[in-house]
Amino acid sequence: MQDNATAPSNLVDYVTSCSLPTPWAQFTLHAFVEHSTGKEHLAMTLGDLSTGDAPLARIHSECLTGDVMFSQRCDCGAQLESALRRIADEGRGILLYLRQEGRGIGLVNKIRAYRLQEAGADTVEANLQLGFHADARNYELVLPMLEQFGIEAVRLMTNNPRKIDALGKLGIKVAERVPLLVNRNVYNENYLNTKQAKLGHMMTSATEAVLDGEA
Ligand SMILES: Nc1nc2c(ncn2[C@@H]2O[C@H](COP(=O)(O)OP(=O)(O)OP(=O)(O)O)[C@@H](O)[C@H]2O)c(=O)[nH]1
Ligand SMILES: [Zn+2]
Repeated sequence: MQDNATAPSNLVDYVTSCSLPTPWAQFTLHAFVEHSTGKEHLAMTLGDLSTGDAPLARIHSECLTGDVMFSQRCDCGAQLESALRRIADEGRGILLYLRQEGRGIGLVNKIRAYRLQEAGADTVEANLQLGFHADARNYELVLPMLEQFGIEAVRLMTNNPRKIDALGKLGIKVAERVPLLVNRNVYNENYLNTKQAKLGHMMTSATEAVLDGEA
């Protein structure tokens, strides 16, 4: 059943929405269902997004251990909270919550990867040992999800150059990269260093303009 008007997409259906009060602002929560997998993806929105300057945006990959269980092995939970706070501070923005647990390999495989990391592998080596790519995520859903709200350009909160590149290839303009450096601690220091060395994450705190076509 579809409760709201939507632009047709061959990837995802927009289903419905509700109000979502949080400690920082009263967001609207929107539910999407992906055709090929049946996965339920979410958007949290605040303010008028279809007109005006590029809104602040976060494209967050599901991390049950970090987002829900307070895991300090990664920075995900702190990034989620920080992104929502920043959107609330501006009174306008969007967070997409994509069900790409474990960089796309799923929760059980992420726990397998963590176990390999306890035996000495880094986050990339562990994925490879399990027979997966270092990062198995795909961002194609982002286009129809942003189109739902009339968004063509964003100020993206991320440290991940692949995300900026992926959005550019989808035709979404990343007008600015806003760094999201939070919760570096003794448990995630190696993880963050590996992301910087092997996955190219940018660990600088300055906001940057993104040039067309440049990740
Ligand atoms: N396979 C695997 N996935 C992990 C591991 N640690 C965190 N994740 C997942 O990684 C995803 C978050 O990716 P990150 O690389 O932290 O961040 P990002 O989304 O690439 O980049 P930012 O926008 O800067 O946060 C979530 O889906 C987590 O579940 C790990 O050791 N192995
Ligand atoms: Zn995490």
